[in-house]
Amino acid sequence: LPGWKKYNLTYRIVNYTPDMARADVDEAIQKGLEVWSKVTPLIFTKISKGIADIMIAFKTRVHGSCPRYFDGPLGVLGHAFPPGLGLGGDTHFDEDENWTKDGVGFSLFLVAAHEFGHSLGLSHSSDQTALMFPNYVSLDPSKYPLSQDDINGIQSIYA
Ligand SMILES: CC(C)C[C@H](C(=O)NO)C(=O)N[C@@H](CC(N)=O)C(=O)NCc1cccc(N)c1
Ligand SMILES: [Ca+2]
Ligand SMILES: [Zn+2]
Repeated sequence: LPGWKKYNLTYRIVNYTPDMARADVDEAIQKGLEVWSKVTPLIFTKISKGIADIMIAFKTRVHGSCPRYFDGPLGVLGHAFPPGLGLGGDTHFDEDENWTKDGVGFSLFLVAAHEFGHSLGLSHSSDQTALMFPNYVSLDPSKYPLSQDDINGIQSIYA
């Protein structure tokens, strides 16, 4: 099965981007997870030390023991690993991007919501309206980011 074997998942924001206020990063991450917990039995709990299921960090280029690397400004914005032990579920954002709450740059909330889809077991969708569509399309923040395709996908993993 491509999903987590439990509904109660922990997450930890290991470091913060200097582009945004700390509280805005916390909020963007929490809302990015909420997008998925609203349509599944999943429950996310924030921890501030130790190892969480979903370790979240801002990195550039080659970083630590991560098998993937970033490419400077634009292009790849983030990556996340499918459910599993260790690296599984972990989410990295490219610090060479300009992260924003509602200004110029990439919406951390929107990219986070997309990456967490991967952390929960979803791959990319060919549906142009889907959050899991490969390419970033900036949405009007009031618009709900999940399409029916996203909801069908996540509910097929977490009943
Ligand atoms: C091959 C992957 C490592 C690409 C990488 C991705 O899909 N990460 O999940 C990525 O950052 N793709 C860019 C593609 C691009 N530069 O347009 C992206 O925006 N993905 C994040 C994203 C955010 C919000 C919505 C959507 N649909 C996609
Ligand atoms: Ca990049
Ligand atoms: Zn993706």
